[in-house]
Amino acid sequence: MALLKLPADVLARPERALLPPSSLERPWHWLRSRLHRPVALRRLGMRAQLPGIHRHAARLAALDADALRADGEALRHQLARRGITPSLARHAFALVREISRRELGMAHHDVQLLGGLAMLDGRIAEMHTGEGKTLTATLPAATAALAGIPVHVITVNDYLAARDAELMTPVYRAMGLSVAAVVHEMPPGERRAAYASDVVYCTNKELVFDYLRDTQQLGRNRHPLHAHAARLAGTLSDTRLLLRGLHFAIVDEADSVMLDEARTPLILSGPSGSEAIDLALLDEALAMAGEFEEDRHFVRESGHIHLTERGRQRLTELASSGWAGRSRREWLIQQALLARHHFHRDRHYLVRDGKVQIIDEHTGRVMADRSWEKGLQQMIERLEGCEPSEPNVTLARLTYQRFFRRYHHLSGMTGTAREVRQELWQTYRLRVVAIPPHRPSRRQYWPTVAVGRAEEKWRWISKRVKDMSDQGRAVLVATVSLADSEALSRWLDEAGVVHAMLNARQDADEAATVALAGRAGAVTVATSMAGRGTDISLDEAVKSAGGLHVIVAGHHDASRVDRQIAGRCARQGDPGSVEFVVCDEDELLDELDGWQRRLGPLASRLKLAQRKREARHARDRARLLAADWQEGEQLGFSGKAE
Ligand SMILES: Nc1ncnc2c1ncn2[C@@H]1O[C@H](COP(=O)(O)OP(=O)(O)OP(=O)(O)O)[C@@H](O)[C@H]1O
Repeated sequence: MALLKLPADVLARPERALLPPSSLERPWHWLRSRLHRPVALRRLGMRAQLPGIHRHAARLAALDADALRADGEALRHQLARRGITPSLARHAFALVREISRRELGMAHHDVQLLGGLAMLDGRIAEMHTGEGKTLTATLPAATAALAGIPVHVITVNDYLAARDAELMTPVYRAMGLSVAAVVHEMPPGERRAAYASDVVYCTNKELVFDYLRDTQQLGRNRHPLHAHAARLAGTLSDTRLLLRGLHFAIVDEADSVMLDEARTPLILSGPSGSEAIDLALLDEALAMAGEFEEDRHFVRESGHIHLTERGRQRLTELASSGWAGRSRREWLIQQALLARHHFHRDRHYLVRDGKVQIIDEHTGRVMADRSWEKGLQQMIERLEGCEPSEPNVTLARLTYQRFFRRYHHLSGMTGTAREVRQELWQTYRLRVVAIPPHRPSRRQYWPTVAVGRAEEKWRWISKRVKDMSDQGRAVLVATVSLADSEALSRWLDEAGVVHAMLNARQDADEAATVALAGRAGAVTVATSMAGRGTDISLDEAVKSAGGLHVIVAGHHDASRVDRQIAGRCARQGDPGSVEFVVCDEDELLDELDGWQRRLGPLASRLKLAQRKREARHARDRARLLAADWQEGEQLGFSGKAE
């Protein structure tokens, strides 16, 4: 088995150069992606590695602490000298396993060893929810770090980055490796120090923004020759850069990070310093937008507003003479229509301390210091009666598709990769390996409950929650939006059900809320904040009462997200159950046109709506990727024509 196809001079080159596929290659790649199936473990010969790992493990288990440390040191020298060969990888995996057993009381299961091998081989390990991916990642991460390669373990939110780094620190530290987490509130100095660690846990957003900041620092020195000349002239010092380069990445929740979040590019912005905003203009645009009717004057499509001919006429009638030029007028009304009809308070954003704060649609968390661009932020602030903030200008922009392909070694893990395997291959050249579970799952799927109005849904759920909690089960209710979680909370208050909340507004003490969520009778109402990665450990009493019961109060944009939420229960062989409760007023139904909205049972209409939304999002990503290649490369450390 060939492990780790890294170039020999990996450390000398901060990132990989990207070449867009040629017009001849494109159909070939497309065909290969269609034919791509999850790779069978047998074909990779990975199981054949296990006896070797166990032989090393048996030898290491007999060593005392000093001898184990000496063994680790010797391995480190060999890895640095020879690179990661299959036999050294087996040795390293056994060492990580033995140290984890001693430090954490958890020895990696065989399936975790297989997941680790798949990632070391540059693939996506599909491991069911709750199978222990956090622990699995230590295998390839520590192996690469021992070989001297800087490692990034990338995940979806700061809470998980900090949690995973903290949980796994004893393992790395016992091997003499440094580990750090980069989180949003860290100042640049601390960030730079954290990135200097052997293993860095961070979120995709922090990482890409730091990368963009570095490209800004490099400025015109992006070309290696320019950079070299600037270093000689003393105008560029690498100590100003945050990252050490893009060498070895393990992407946790890979489908979320690499696909779901990849629909919009990341934009680094700074204050524009331009003239003050004309508030009267915003007010007039918002007032006019109030007079426009959807489908008559404008249509909404993939988050964009298009004026109809009738809409244009209406705009000419309404606009007072001298009110902005024609194209600026149309642009203003489009922003105002987006503010009024597309973005909703307590779903897309919340208002806190007189400020409009964006809620990340994927993680359910507030995105501090982020704003919409092109005046939309100010339009929404005006609509909400907040003080308009200073407009920003775009300094740099990068898509995840481009960013991740710059890693010399890219790998990932997730519970939900199968259905997007073709896109993962087509976009990132990553193949999915399906890893079997350690123990068969005991998760029970209860039949979906369909009701008419939203209030019937909340009433039904409150009753069910009370019943379950009275039986000594722990209950998690997952809502689609912040507004929904608060609506349910009011119903539960009325029914006298004590419950904890986890959403963008109530996000303090997340760890404490999660720690209590598995107690007998505990009820937790959460948005997607308690989705991927959240690990609720159960009391023995809850386990014997049937485990955690998850109620999913409406389908999400992708069936993968629904499955991730269901995956909060019945982890590591525990019992657990899940049920979906849907209603005629669920937002997802907006995806359907006239007859589709009415025909067939509600559950199948929602499934169709979900499939349509998944397809629409996949199209958006394909469009972004195609536009990206066309635009040509401007960013990056390498500066090479790409
Ligand atoms: N080898 C092991 N032995 C004992 N316990 C383990 C082992 N591996 C993982 N666990 C435990 O299993 C639980 C689930 O682990 P973890 O949260 O990493 O799962 P996950 O696969 O990342 O789940 P998700 O897909 O939901 O993110 C944790 O409480 C962890 O401590």
